[in-house]
Amino acid sequence: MTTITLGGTVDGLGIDLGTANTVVGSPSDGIILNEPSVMLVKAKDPYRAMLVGADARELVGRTPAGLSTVRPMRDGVIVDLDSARAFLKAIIRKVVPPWQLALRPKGVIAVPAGATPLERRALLEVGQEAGLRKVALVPEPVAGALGAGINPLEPRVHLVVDIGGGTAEMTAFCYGGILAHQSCKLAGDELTSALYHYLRAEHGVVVGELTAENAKIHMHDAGEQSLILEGRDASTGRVRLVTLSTDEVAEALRPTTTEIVHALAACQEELPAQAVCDVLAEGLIVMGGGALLGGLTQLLEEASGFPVKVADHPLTCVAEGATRCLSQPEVLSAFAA
Ligand SMILES: Nc1ncnc2c1ncn2[C@@H]1O[C@H](COP(=O)(O)OP(=O)(O)OP(=O)(O)O)[C@@H](O)[C@H]1O
Repeated sequence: MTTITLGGTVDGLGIDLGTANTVVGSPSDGIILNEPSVMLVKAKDPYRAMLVGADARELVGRTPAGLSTVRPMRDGVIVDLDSARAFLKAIIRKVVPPWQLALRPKGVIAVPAGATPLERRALLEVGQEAGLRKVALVPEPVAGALGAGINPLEPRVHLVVDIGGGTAEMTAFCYGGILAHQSCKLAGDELTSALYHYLRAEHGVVVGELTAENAKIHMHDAGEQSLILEGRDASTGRVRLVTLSTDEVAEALRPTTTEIVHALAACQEELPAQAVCDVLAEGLIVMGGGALLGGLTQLLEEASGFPVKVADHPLTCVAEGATRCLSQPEVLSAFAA
């Protein structure tokens, strides 16, 4: 999407600072930024973003000497405070006009439900140092549910599966509290990496990260057909085309999807028996980019026995919910760590 720089007064931002993508919403304009969580820096000046988001991602795998692309988040949490601060500062500058930066908008940042107190504190600090006035955190699955139109304070159980770039989280909550939670550090990025390794091991071809990710995303569009990928022969270094069937893609991804299914099974075991009726009636809500992976919803349905629903906007509902929290402080206080 195109990033929108707000014109009017920016009183608050809802932020999903993800491992793969950063999404920002504003109460008046909805989603105003949705860009990859990547920044381009100089090796000699690693904490000043030269480019952020989609522009920086274009250079992944083709960075000239002296420059590098940095991802400030891993597994949904901050890897390096200085990089995360530089990244978030650049993101805020993209959406808040310069004359308003001094007013410092409030921020609600979504955080993995399984983040440690230290990881939460790091996010709060980074938010304030990057230019937000007052920062509150909300668990990602709760924000996602709110963004998908669910009231997380009602006395019935919702089970959310959020498959992002770095983590897959399964969380059941009810009446403002968490009932069961499991997370798995194998998610979208691991699926991409599994495909990369499969191509190298089985076809002797080395492809770029962006090529592997595109193949993963578009495997279902291909239907019965095969995908043709461009890469480099692992032994000769020459350019090679490789034909990949959708069955092969599914096979390459299976170890990772199996781990996700196991984490869901563990979460189901923690669910009180009464909760099962609620989840059966509403369905399991899947969100995050991984929710769009071809065949995944069927797999989750078969493994869990619950009907599965993909949230309407699986890539942006967490930021939409974080934005709604700006005007629903009762959700923030119910789920405060
Ligand atoms: N159509 C699609 N099919 C399969 N995977 C997809 C599709 N679209 C996006 N993805 C994958 O979804 C992941 C990004 O999802 P998302 O933006 O929800 O993650 P994130 O919030 O940045 O990560 P995290 O929650 O782990 O911090 C990437 O791995 C991307 O390749």
